[in-house]
Amino acid sequence: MKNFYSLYEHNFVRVATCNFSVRLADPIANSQEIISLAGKAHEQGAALCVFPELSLSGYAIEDLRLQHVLLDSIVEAISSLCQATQTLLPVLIVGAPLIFKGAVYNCAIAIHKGKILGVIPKSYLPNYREFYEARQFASGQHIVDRQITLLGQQVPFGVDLLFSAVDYPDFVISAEICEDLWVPVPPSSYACIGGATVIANLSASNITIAKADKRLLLCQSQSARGICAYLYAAAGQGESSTDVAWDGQLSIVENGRILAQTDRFPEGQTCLIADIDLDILRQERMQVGTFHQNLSVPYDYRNIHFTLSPALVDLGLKRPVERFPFVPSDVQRLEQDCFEAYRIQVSALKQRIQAIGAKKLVIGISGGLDSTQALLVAAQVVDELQIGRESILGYTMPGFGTSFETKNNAEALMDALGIQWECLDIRPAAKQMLQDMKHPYADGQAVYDVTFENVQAGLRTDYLFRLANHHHGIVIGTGDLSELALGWCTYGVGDQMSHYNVNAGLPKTLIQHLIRWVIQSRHFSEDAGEILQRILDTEISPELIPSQDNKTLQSTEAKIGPYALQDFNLYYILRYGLKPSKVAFLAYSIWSDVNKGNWLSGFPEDKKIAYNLSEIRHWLEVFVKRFFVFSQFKRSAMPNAPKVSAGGGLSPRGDWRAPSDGNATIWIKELLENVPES
Ligand SMILES: Nc1ncnc2c1ncn2[C@@H]1O[C@H](COP(=O)(O)OP(=O)(O)OC[C@H]2O[C@@H]([n+]3cccc(C(=O)O)c3)[C@H](O)[C@@H]2O)[C@@H](O)[C@H]1O
Ligand SMILES: Nc1ncnc2c1ncn2[C@@H]1O[C@H](COP(=O)(O)OP(=O)(O)OP(=O)(O)O)[C@@H](O)[C@H]1O
Ligand SMILES: NC(=O)CC[C@H](N)C(=O)O
Repeated sequence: MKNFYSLYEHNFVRVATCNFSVRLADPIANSQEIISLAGKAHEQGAALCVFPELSLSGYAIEDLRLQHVLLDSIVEAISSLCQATQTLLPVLIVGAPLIFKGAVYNCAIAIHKGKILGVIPKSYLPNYREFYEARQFASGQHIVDRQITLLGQQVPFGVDLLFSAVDYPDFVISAEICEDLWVPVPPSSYACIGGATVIANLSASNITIAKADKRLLLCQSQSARGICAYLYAAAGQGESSTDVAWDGQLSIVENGRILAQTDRFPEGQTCLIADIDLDILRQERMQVGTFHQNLSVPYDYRNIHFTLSPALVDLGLKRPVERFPFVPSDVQRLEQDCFEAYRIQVSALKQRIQAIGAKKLVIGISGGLDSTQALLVAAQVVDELQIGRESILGYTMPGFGTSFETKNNAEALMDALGIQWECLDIRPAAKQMLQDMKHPYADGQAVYDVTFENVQAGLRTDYLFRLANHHHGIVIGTGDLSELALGWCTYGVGDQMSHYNVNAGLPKTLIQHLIRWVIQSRHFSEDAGEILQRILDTEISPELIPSQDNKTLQSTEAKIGPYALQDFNLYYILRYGLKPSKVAFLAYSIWSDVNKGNWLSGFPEDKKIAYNLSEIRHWLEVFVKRFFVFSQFKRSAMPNAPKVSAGGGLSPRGDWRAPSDGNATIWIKELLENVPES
């Protein structure tokens, strides 16, 4: 990799959709505007620049579309476009009427570095309500495998064209024109099946009330179905006001997600830019096998090749990247996500309790985040089942590292929720076990190794399972998705095991937020809210090692990395199979500066921190080792649990199957070779 900081090294492509104040029936003037905008897109490093329907002539010129002088002027304008763009990076896609075999077609013309790559005609000509296109144009719907004569050359012509970058094999462009998107099966559906990843829509769509929302809906839906990027450029200022008005809507959408959109009714030139992630599109198509089962196209596509060869410089990254991919910063989205996550946990546990007729829910309550979340879910479940809070049996089980604060928080929370609880000191049993094992701790030595830790975690689990037998209940598991990803739990006789785990689908960053959400939405009493806030403010620790001077010795995040970064790494590696270097680039783009992007609303100011590239690289290496090598055997035997996030699950029966004796050699090599140390 020549330059880690260049988006083009990470299989992103920068694309642009543009519009300008069109001059009706004045192709030369319009070509000058297009050249000017193409220059701007070039300066920003864009690889593709899409203009509106009939952008060279203007759309709303009615019968002028058939005037000889206009059609000649179009050819002249295309010639000047070719000449002026010879040294520019972007592929340009412009709209113009062109003659083929005596008929006039409404066309998208693709030009790159002075050369016409091909011409795609519009398939579906609107001829209803305010539209009369069939009066002037012929439909290109059945035109395949043809050449059109343009500037004295034979140029590929038809709806069967894909423009493919030889140096970016996933960058495959096709185009359709306005109404083409409004039919049940748009031409772009076939183009995507044929291999296109980026679809340009050249549009002239007059505005009426609420129509902009429908256009966006169509773009999102088409990009989600086609698993592609969809670039929409609508004509605006300058179009004829004879009977209608125009709003110049521009949007860039990727697999259903809006990457960028402009304010509508713009003045003068507008250039909307976003960076498309070609890896995400490829991964999604690889994962969703049904995409390939849908392989029936009415014709073979012709691949027209071009070489992009972008400068590999630092252009930044123009796409929304969430700091917390599992916890969206959009307030409404987050509210909905929290509601759904909580309801998924509650409904899954409720079903299990009802199905087996369990009388009691047994939970170890530590005063940490995970057992708190599990307890909140359990409380909601017993309320809905109307079996009384006393059917939850909470056990706080102090060990050698338990702090006064966490124990106190655990007890206060159980009191506030009105469950039945007991304190069960595991230290005598742990001492006995360590003594039986001839562990040095039994001789008074300060040896706090993994055995010392796991004896405690194991005894807690042992007690919980036997208590469940004793009280006809089940043990509710608390381990979260992040811990499963990292193998941060004690296997078997330990917190890895339970009868049913409500948290296994929730990453730590989402659990933290869910508890905030439970406080804000006042699901439980005010008292409970205050205790929940104290729990949120406590440093995350397994508390398995004794503390000195009442200071926490064992910080989880100091050992396995900040959960903010590890959840970020998990999301992109699990959900999208991205290379570690790309995950580092994405993390760098948002985490390297506290002022970048949006924070979650209400996120505590003192917790807003940045990570430099060497920290990002270090924790990603830890992640990769733990995820690919160390932790799979723990996941291979994990208990039942509901999937919660579309960002992925780790159940070996569901989302993630992997060998329990794997290695991470190639991931580590990829990371270390391609991510600079600082
Ligand atoms: N691939 C594989 N297939 C089969 N067995 C494998 C294996 N890899 C290791 N092993 C064996 O597994 C054992 C190691 O695994 P394990 O016994 O789980 O122990 P281990 O993962 O080494 O230690 C547990 C860690 O989790 C932390 N913890 C525990 C409890 C709660 C929390 C929390 O904060 O939530 C954190 C604790 O601080 C400690 O660092 C060894 O005996 C090893 O030989
Ligand atoms: N002192 C304790 N009393 C009762 N149960 C405990 C205690 N410590 C740990 N456990 C049980 O073991 C589980 C794992 O311990 P751990 O400390 O990792 O989890 P946590 O404190 O709930 O959450 P977090 O890992 O987010 O701090 C807990 O969720 C809890 O069920
Ligand atoms: N130019 C067109 O094809 C316009 C038709 C389309 N249904 C629209 O109103 O946006």
